[in-house]
Amino acid sequence: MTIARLGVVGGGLMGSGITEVGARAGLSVVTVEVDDDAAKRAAERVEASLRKAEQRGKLTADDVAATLERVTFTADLEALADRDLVVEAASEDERTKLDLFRTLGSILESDDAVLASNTSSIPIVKLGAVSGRADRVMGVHFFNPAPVMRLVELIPSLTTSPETLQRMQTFVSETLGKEPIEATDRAGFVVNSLLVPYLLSAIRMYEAGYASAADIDSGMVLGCGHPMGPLALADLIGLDTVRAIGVSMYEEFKEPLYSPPPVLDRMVEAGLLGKKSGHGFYPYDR
Ligand SMILES: CC(=O)CC(=O)SCCNC(=O)CCNC(=O)[C@H](O)C(C)(C)COP(=O)(O)OP(=O)(O)OC[C@H]1O[C@@H](n2cnc3c(N)ncnc32)[C@H](O)[C@@H]1OP(=O)(O)O
Repeated sequence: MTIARLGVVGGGLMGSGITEVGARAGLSVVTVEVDDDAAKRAAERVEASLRKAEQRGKLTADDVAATLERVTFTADLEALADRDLVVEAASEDERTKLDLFRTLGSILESDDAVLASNTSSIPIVKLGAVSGRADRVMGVHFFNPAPVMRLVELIPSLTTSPETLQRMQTFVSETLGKEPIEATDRAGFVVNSLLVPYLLSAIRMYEAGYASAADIDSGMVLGCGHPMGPLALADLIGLDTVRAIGVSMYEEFKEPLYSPPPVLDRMVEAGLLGKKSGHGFYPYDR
């Protein structure tokens, strides 16, 4: 039961990245967005990323054309009916994801099809429970930018079958050529449990006026060899996403370090979402 037909729900930062990863691995991909405009924007995002890879000499123009041929962007969830695997990468909102899993569980035609979530923090077991196919539901968590980052976290829930986990291990390592690690179904999994308190601490430091954004980031880039500082990384991930993950982790563990600081709330409320909105801790060209 190899996976040849991939579905992706959501064509934002992560959904478009996962679409690109799947299409570049030779899979047929159907990516679903909320409406036609959003589907068009997702298509533009994937094409722009492929063109960038072409400019850098990593793909030929023919590769780009062939990769785009393999992807369909649509606003129709029913287009996912024949998929072997659907990865949900909608916004990090529990109610949205529960609604999607309820619907997707009844749309998928094959009994073997796997339903995965790219969530960072929402309990996988709950998504499985509403889907009506809990044994074939698990977390498959990519990192941003998905085409570059080699890690994928695999999160089986209490109800995921060993066969489903095994299939996803093979899919991630052999089909996508990425490195899987396994984590327990607890908010944050491995990476965000370590990363999010670090990002929120940097935001608290900025909020307290302890140091400038540029100096906080330079501290970690030049002093610790990180590829980017915590505030630039929060901007890359999306401040709404960082906030949502912090909220879920705080709800799960009641650990104050996971609780988003007020400045992050205010920035999200103001629409300052980081790179994707053109402004976060830094301004960006869009
Ligand atoms: C919140 C969650 O749930 C989980 C998460 O995602 S946590 C976030 C995890 N991500 C990180 O920590 C990112 C840390 N940052 C980095 O690794 C690097 O800064 C970066 C890869 C983003 C950019 O690297 P850089 O060296 O500064 O920039 P740049 O030279 O432009 O890019 C490096 C390579 O990545 C590629 N790249 C960068 N951004 C890309 C994108 N969005 N899509 C595709 N490729 C991209 C470039 O094409 C380039 O490839 P080559 O070297 O093969 O030419």
